[in-house]
Amino acid sequence: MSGKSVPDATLKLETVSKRFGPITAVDGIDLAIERGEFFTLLGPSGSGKTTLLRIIAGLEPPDTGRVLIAGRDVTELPPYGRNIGMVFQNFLLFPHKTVAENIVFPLRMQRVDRSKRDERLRWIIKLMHLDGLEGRYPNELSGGQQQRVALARGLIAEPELLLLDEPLANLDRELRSEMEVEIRRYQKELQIPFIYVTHNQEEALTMSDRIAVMRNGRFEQIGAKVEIYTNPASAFVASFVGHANRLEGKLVELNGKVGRMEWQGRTILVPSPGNVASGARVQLSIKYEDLEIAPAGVNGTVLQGRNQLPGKLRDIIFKGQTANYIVTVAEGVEIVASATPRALSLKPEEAVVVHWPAASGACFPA
Ligand SMILES: Nc1ncnc2c1ncn2[C@@H]1O[C@H](COP(=O)(O)OP(=O)(O)OP(=O)(O)O)[C@@H](O)[C@H]1O
Repeated sequence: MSGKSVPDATLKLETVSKRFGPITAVDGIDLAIERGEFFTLLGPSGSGKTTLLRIIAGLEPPDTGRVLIAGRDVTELPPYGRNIGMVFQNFLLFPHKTVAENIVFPLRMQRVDRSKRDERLRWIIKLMHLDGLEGRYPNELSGGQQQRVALARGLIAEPELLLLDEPLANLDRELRSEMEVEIRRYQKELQIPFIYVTHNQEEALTMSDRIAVMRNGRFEQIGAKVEIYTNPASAFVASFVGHANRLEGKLVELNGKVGRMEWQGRTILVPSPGNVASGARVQLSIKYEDLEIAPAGVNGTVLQGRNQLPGKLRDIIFKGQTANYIVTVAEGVEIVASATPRALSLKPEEAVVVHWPAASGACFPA
């Protein structure tokens, strides 16, 4: 026996694949999710997120591979044999059942006795701030309350794992951001791993510990959310997470970690794109917030060692804490710098310079 016992990952996927006719919806996915983790599958429509979630849930059999929950192979088990909670987009509360009846439904299915059901109900009602609503029907609840009832129903049976598929998609923006914070709080309180599917990067960044960015049935990148945000592994991830400007040009020189890109008759210092030869077309992806903007006459020493592009301020989009400054830097080319609006007193039509630390951002083969 080994001296140290390593706890099994709560969920393990081993080379899981699924095809629908000519389409490979899920393409050989390996994954391990630890206890207490908030994990998000982020990707555009059709990238395979829902199919992967359905395979985990037992709603879709994989063509190849295995699904293990707490070390147990559940690949052949039906959904109700897996001890998984689910909350889906159209969360389908039973309209003719009260809040309390909706929530305890999974316990009834499991034939849990009444006193235990009542005890669990009291606990989850309190956790989800649903006190006083037990006797109401779904159509007597607000969108946020309905959402909390759906979550309560997903969690009441103490599942090993909770799966959530775009559960906030039908809510308005304000309620959505409120629920993002709440869902994350429940997850941290309960320490049950959540697997969350969304195509909304803000949702993913707010809630997750770890994110997998999906594309064509595969993980394009998987990692801690800060890592995904600051170090995108591909142009696809860079364009999908955060708001970035893209400048495409020719790599004319490579010098260790830094390269020079020719762009619109100028030279821009870029981080080395790796595995790309001098002369290749490359794309610099640089986040709005990494750019700074100054009036055109700014003291040159301020700009030393920085890339700089002169341009004309076209518009300022006020966002509250920040504003997006849209700058025309070449014929038909605009880039966006995000900054604190109070710090600047620039006006549209003004001549400006956009600048950023040389070699910040990320560079990829075009
Ligand atoms: N039952 C099915 N029959 C045929 N093709 C399917 C089926 N389910 C999914 N697909 C296809 O598999 C691919 C992945 O679909 P999936 O729903 O998993 O993507 P998704 O990332 O969840 O997209 P969305 O965000 O739009 O829900 C798509 O090309 C889709 O058309």
